[in-house]
Amino acid sequence: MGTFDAGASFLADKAAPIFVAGHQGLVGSAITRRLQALGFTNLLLLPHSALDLTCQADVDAFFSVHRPHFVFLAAAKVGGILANSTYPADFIAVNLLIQTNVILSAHKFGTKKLLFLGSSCIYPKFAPQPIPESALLTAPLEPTNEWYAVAKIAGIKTCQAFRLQHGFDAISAMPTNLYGPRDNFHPDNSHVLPALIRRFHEAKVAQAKEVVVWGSGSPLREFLHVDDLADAVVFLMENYSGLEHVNVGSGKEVSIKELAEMVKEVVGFEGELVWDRSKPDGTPRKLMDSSKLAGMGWEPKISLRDGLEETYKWYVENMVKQQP
Ligand SMILES: NC(=O)C1=CN([C@@H]2O[C@H](COP(=O)(O)OP(=O)(O)OC[C@H]3O[C@@H](n4cnc5c(N)ncnc54)[C@H](OP(=O)(O)O)[C@@H]3O)[C@@H](O)[C@H]2O)C=CC1
Ligand SMILES: C[C@H]1O[C@H](OP(=O)(O)OP(=O)(O)OC[C@H]2O[C@@H](n3cnc4c(=O)[nH]c(N)nc43)[C@H](O)[C@@H]2O)[C@@H](O)[C@@H](O)C1=O
Repeated sequence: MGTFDAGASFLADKAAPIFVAGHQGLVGSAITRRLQALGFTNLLLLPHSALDLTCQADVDAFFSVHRPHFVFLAAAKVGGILANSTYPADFIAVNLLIQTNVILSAHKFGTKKLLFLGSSCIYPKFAPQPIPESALLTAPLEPTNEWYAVAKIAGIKTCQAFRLQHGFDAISAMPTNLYGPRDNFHPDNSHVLPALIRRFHEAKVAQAKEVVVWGSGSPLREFLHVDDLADAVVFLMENYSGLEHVNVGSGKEVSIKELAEMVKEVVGFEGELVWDRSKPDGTPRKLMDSSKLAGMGWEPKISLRDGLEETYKWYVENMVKQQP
């Protein structure tokens, strides 16, 4: 059955061609920085405008020419709770297309190993906490992101199916909620942390009296800095070739209220918080059990407070100063 060389070292050959799909996004750019820091010299980096990964013919043509030995699959249609609820067709269809095209072409054109990125939203809405990998497909999903979650579950299963039938070394990592430089700071479509950085910053500049935060503030979320995530996926590329997906979290959770207070303090906004309860809370809690990864010898390094301060600095230097 298995034809891959699970003992081959990823880190040994710094000249190997590596495709980082989605390299301009939050995760892809962090993986690219990590690989460059490690000395990799042959990164294949194509923006969305140059290669639309929803087109199988174009993806096949790219793989047939460049033959990447390794693939980090970080291209996806991504967004926060409101974007997921507003654009369900995009979230299921675009993600199914991208991941299926890339996994099939990678297998077809001799990629040695591929890492697929899923998300903690694959787990049931009321999963046991912390959530072990084995909770997958044991109960109904959170409705605000079930379309995206179904696509991500299909990605895990596609990797498993190609491993089982063809011996293709495809693995899956399931990160918790991420943040960091190059995040999406869109006011409505982004995730909570970049949305709040922007909203508090703009309120501070405008000397506003209050800032609106969505939902009740009670949901709990686990945040991981994207540089820690990039370090973890490189670690997995080197050290893991199993069938099961692997959780990647920080192990620390905060309520949205605590997060909002922290962002307010870091940004230096002095007004009040107002809760917009017409907006969805989403899943009440999703702390992942990352003991499988910890057992392999990996642990995160960046605290939420430090990561938030650094991300706010990045936002001011790169997003605010760019605006007219
Ligand atoms: N952000 C988070 O909190 C989390 C993210 N993840 C996972 O990490 C992965 C990356 O997410 P993240 O970096 O946050 O997302 P981003 O939106 O920041 O980056 C996604 C990248 O994919 C590109 N892309 C989208 N569609 C296409 C396409 N059709 N063809 C080529 N490129 C395309 C985007 O390009 P463009 O912008 O030009 O369209 C962008 O560069 C996803 O699989 C996501 O599920 C998992 C858990 C949490
Ligand atoms: C990573 C994960 O991200 C998504 O799930 P989510 O964890 O619910 O992500 P979120 O960051 O959008 O919200 C977290 C919480 O925060 C609250 N909240 C307050 N104020 C704002 C706000 O201004 N914006 C947003 N987006 N949320 C806000 C919001 O109401 C919710 O209670 C998935 O769809 C899916 O994409 C996925 O896998």
